[in-house]
Amino acid sequence: MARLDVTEMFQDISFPGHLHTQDSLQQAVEFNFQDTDILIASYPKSGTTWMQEIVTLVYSRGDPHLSQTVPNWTRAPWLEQYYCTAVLEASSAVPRLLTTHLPYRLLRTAIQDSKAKVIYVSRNPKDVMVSFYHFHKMANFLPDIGSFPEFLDRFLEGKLHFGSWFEHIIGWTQTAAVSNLLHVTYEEMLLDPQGAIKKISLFLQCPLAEDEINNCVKHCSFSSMKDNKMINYTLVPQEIMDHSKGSFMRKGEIGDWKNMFTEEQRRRFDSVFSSKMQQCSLQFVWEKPDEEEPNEEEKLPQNNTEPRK
Ligand SMILES: Nc1ncnc2c1ncn2[C@@H]1O[C@H](COP(=O)(O)OS(=O)(=O)O)[C@@H](OP(=O)(O)O)[C@H]1O
Repeated sequence: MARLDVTEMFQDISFPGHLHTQDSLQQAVEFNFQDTDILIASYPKSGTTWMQEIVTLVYSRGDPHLSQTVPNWTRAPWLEQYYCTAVLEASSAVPRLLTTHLPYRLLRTAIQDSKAKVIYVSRNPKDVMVSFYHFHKMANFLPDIGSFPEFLDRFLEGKLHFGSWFEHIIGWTQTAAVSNLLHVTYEEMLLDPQGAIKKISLFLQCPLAEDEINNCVKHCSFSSMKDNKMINYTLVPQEIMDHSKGSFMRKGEIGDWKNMFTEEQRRRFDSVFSSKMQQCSLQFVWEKPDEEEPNEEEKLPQNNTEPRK
């Protein structure tokens, strides 16, 4: 199937032209945030959809009705995509739930003086990259990415659509002058969903009872979301997302990068990561915890050389 791949360049970052125009990007950087707005910010493939789901469920106190009847891109439109204004105009919801993949530098002027709440979602970048690689195969609005080694090069150079992962995470977590920002990781949502949902609900000033939290956990689980047409993108026409080439809800794991990276690629990634993240104190979970600290007898030879980050 022919790709719909058209690139839109904006402030040195490339975006898929299918969803972004110069006007929509310009409107995003000039967006008039209201103090009641909730903005989910993330680099692609970091757990954006999961957070859209969690926030929807928190506000409905664990009731899945809204998340099972309204697509995520309408519930929490991407600020920079062409349809955002129309969705916002058609809705009277308060608070407004918005999503963005833009780096902080593009939204700084619009958001820095606002009291809007920002939830920044991050994920270990090796898993982000692998998830993004697989997504490129099914998403016809993204460029043909070639081989995995080529994709790795482009990720490390910050040349993929949506720009550099390094700039994104450093901008939002280390330099953002946003008064209300909560940083949540994909890994904490996976390893401690109750704790993550509790933290998010408190940040949203919508504290939940234990059974409400448990209902949120149930309805935002990987298996539940994978079957939900309002989230799994099976509603999107095949010429935009080709589901014969993969699933949006693909694996949902920590450490899938180990199935793709060679030892040499891991070393190169770690070296670029160390140099670009020198000033950044964030810690990342790179593997499932039960694989992090194996017994002496269980250690595989290649794990002996794996740096602990
Ligand atoms: N509930 C739940 N549990 C575990 N994992 C989940 C969940 N929801 C989404 N995902 C995984 O998140 C990846 C998609 O990330 P994004 O939603 O940020 O993608 S996008 O930027 O909106 O295209 C993609 O990761 P991979 O499976 O590694 O490709 C999804 O499977």
